[in-house]
Amino acid sequence: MDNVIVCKELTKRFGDFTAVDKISFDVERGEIFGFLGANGAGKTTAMRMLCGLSYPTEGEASVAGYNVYKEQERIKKNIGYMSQKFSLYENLSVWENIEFFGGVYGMKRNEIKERGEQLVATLGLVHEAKKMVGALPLGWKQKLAFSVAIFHQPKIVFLDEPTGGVDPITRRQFWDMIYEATAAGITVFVTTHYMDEAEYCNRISVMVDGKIEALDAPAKLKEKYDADSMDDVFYQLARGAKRGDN
Ligand SMILES: Nc1ncnc2c1ncn2[C@@H]1O[C@H](COP(=O)(O)OP(=O)(O)OP(=O)(O)O)[C@@H](O)[C@H]1O
Repeated sequence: MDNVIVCKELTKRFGDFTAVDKISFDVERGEIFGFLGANGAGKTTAMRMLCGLSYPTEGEASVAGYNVYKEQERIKKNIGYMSQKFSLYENLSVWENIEFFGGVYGMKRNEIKERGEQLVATLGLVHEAKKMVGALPLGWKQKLAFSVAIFHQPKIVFLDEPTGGVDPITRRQFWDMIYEATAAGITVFVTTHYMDEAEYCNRISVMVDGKIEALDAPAKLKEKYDADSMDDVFYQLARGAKRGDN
């Protein structure tokens, strides 16, 4: 099997508080892996370790074949990352953002120009290319941020609540872009609080108080928890959580 993420008993402690507690899972190439959990469950902390942004306290993990302790820089080059909180520079234009992130990811100038032009055409943003990103509607910012995160054709893209605050139709369009990326072989690791989105994932893990309490395909989880919806599965798992605001 071709696993792009391998994670064994990965743990992160802050002092004597265990934010992520021995989580283990594998993610296959081309898979859409949903990483669910209530507020404070430990999702962002786990994702930061996998993206090479913070060192684990214990356990093992490799991402795109690189070790999270020893090869953080290689991991960063081989992944894309999009977070609701930080993705694009609002006071740079659409085109300047494309140039900036292409440069950060080490793409060549002519490649940025050629593929950037294709990108703005595909997104229907040709006339907006010189506009400040801050002036675009949120849904367009998210689509552009995702496109920029996979512009350098990474093996895997990490999406941290990528569709927060937009309507279901715009979310659905965003997910069409995710499907296109996976068809091109990119693996998607996504956190979300929207249960309709959880249904779009191939497999889902549900974190409760730092631990992975369930991991399977949405249909299998619904069967196991005798639930009609992922909402119900999530509620059954997360209602006992001590952290967060449940
Ligand atoms: N640098 C830190 N120092 C101390 N505690 C931290 C630190 N970072 C996170 N935590 C704690 O670790 C726990 C997990 O936080 P984390 O942000 O990973 O949760 P999350 O599942 O991503 O939540 P959300 O959905 O709200 O983003 C929380 O209790 C948080 O307060």
